[in-house]
Amino acid sequence: MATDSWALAVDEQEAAAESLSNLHLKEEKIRPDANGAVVKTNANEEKTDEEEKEDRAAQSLLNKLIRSNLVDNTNQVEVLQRDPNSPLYSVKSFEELRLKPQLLQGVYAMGFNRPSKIQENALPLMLAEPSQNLIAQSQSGTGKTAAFVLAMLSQVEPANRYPQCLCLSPTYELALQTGKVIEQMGKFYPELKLAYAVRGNKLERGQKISEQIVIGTPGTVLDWCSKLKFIDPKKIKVFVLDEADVMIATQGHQDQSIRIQRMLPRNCQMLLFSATFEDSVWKFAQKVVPDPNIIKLKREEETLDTIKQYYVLCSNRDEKFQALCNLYGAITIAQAMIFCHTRKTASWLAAELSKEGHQVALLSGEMMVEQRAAVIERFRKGKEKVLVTTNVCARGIDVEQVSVVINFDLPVDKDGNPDNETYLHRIGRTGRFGKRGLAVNMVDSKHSMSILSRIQEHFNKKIERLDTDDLDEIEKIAN
Ligand SMILES: Nc1ncnc2c1ncn2[C@@H]1O[C@H](COP(=O)(O)OP(=O)(O)OP(=O)(O)O)[C@@H](O)[C@H]1O
Repeated sequence: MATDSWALAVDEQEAAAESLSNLHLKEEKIRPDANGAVVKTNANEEKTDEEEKEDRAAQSLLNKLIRSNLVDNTNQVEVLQRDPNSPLYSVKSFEELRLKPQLLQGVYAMGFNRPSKIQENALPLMLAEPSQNLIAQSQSGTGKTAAFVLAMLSQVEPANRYPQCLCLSPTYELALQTGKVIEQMGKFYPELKLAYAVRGNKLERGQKISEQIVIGTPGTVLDWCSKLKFIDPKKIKVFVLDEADVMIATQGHQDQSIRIQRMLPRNCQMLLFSATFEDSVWKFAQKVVPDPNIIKLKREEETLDTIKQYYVLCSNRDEKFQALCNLYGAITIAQAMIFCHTRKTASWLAAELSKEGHQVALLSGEMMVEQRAAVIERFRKGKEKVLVTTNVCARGIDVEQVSVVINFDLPVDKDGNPDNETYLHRIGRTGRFGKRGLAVNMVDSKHSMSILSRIQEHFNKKIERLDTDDLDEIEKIAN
């Protein structure tokens, strides 16, 4: 028991160290020492929180970099109109929107055949005359960015050489991603120009910006609008606040956004987008978007109904590895994701699996977001058959095409309690769209057995024991 709790403490410390060094955005600020330990002073704890928040921006960027399609969602869109008596429009095709031909061409060139679920309602609302304000929430990947980019491009007058659309993003990297979508969708508008209001983009004093669309982070946009006067905020027609949930998690961004919003003309269209809608986001949204229409698309429910769940009892790491090899020896596994608690275990496991002849990809905490995206991309293309990753690193990643998930270590939160949400997200996605998924949990201590029991209780689903030395039994689970 004493050994268990000691092992847990070491693991937790490592995981904490990882969640810190994970973040290249603030890398220089705090780092674990040479032993991977984090020194906990009050000041550092505060920073840890900050870093944790900034991790949301990194996760959001990672999701954008690895995504190539819309995320499926069969839920109904909920629309709350400002004027409940006005008819509610929804469109099933882009033609119905009567877009300018160059823009429709841009949309089709991007390979979009029809509006996504959220776009069906959001687009007619955003393009209506007179202009209407909108607060929209739907999970990442459902087409929000494409929607507001289309709204900005529809309203911009390319002949007018001054900023008319202003879009706020939480980070420089996220601003660049949105900028790319603007460039792609607006590619048949050669006269249309885009400026990035981000730190490091220095302009000469007294200069006025001629680009029609400005995208940037709140601090720099505020400077450009007020102190430096590069932008005349009174000429802005469309104001977009993207990733509001990430925005409010970053210190100072909320106030800066509100100050920018106050400089805009009253009839400027205000649009706010968020992947989540907790109370704090909602309060902020109401402050920056007066008289809003509201559109919400609930997250698709993940269930464990179509997933076969097992656990394997082992007494240490080597036995877990042996059990994994037995599994691989007995059944055909096209592609699997394996989750470990610490970076050290993940690296060790990846090396051992490689020695066994597997093609292994490793997603590790010290990688930059772009490097992680490249690893996931290769795995998606099937270049590697096994992806070994740590819990922290894989948070929020979609594993849709993978039908086998191995929890080499069970997911636990900062306090060592079962992380049910992560368990569901990780495993729930393997059994989507009628596919049958397989999840195997490795259990190697009383502590992890108790975590497993609590996970079972939480979902009210039995996780069967699997004896990986019994080949017949393993073969059975594959059928
Ligand atoms: N109508 C559409 N048809 C096909 N693909 C689309 C459509 N709209 C968007 N996409 C694509 O789907 C993916 C997700 O879209 P988008 O980035 O707009 O979602 P999002 O909700 O803004 O996600 P995030 O919150 O992560 O920014 C992108 O690859 C985008 O090109």
